[in-house]
Amino acid sequence: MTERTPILTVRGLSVRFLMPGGRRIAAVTDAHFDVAAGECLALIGESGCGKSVLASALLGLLPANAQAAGEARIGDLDLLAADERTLARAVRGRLIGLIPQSPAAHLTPVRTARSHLEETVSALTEVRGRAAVRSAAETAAERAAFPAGHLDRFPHELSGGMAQRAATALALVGDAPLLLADEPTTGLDRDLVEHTVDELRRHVDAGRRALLVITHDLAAAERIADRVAVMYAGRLVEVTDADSFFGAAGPRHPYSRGLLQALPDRAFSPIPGTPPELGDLPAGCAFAPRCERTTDACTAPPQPADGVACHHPYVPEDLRA
Ligand SMILES: Nc1ncnc2c1ncn2[C@@H]1O[C@H](COP(=O)(O)OP(=O)(O)OP(=O)(O)O)[C@@H](O)[C@H]1O
Ligand code: NI
Repeated sequence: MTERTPILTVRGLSVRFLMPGGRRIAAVTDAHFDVAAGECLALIGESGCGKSVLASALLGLLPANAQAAGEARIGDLDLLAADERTLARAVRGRLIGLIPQSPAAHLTPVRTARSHLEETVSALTEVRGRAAVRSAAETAAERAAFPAGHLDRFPHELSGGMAQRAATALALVGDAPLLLADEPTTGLDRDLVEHTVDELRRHVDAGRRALLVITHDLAAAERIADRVAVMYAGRLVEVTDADSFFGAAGPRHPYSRGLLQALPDRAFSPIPGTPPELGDLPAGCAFAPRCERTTDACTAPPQPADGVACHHPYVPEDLRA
């Protein structure tokens, strides 16, 4: 693997929600990962495992009852330590371009795509003057393959795919080094999923930008990602190359293998059981109660080694058997 400069470096990131009555919800625990320029990392895992909370922590968008610890750096800036002013002026849109889930819901219903783009150009760039802003907005639309003929349409006049492109265009305006897409393919039909991920992929292929895609669509992850990070009950249990994850070698963590085996075009057999409550996690491995490899060792927390946090990871010899 080539060593590339990381754009985003996350070390020991944890998020706790403090609930009435003193209950604590461990939504994210001790996350470590990097995303490099020119690279796409897909963060995958079942609903409720902490993916979106992790994204909110990076953007400084956690609710008031959340506490974040650890580090998340872009260049010299620690996103977790930054104050709201810095986050608003320097981070959102400028260091991190967010492509939100259900983009149509994030567009103001009474304003056209052009008006959204022009406002974002004025807010995030030095471009000034009506004609210049108009032209920069048109360029931004073009970069996201949003057709010029649709610029004067209102959000309700855009299809799901077009709203997605409008959101991507908006996320690209600030020329942020990191694009963050939370479930960019939810609710799209398969053709559109492929189209959308290919378009997102295009924005990292030039090599300057990094892309962090959050998804529970493994087929989309396979199509877009260079590396995969698997989250279970708030922890990253495996971070690995997409080729080995989806290829013949396969994942090494039993949970990751279970996720793949649950796919309709693989074994189509779901992992038995359900994920634990994040407010009541076991002291040891959180996956142990659902795992076919569990032994007494699993009552202690697994330490990540070689990108996998498991007492009994699959090794290449097992995988050939
Ligand atoms: N505001 C909140 N207050 C308390 N707990 C919360 C709050 N927001 C999220 N959580 C907890 O954090 C957990 C992780 O939520 P998150 O939205 O990150 O899941 P996710 O992996 O993005 O799921 P999905 O795939 O469904 O989007 C949830 O299970 C919930 O218990
Ligand atoms: Ni989510």
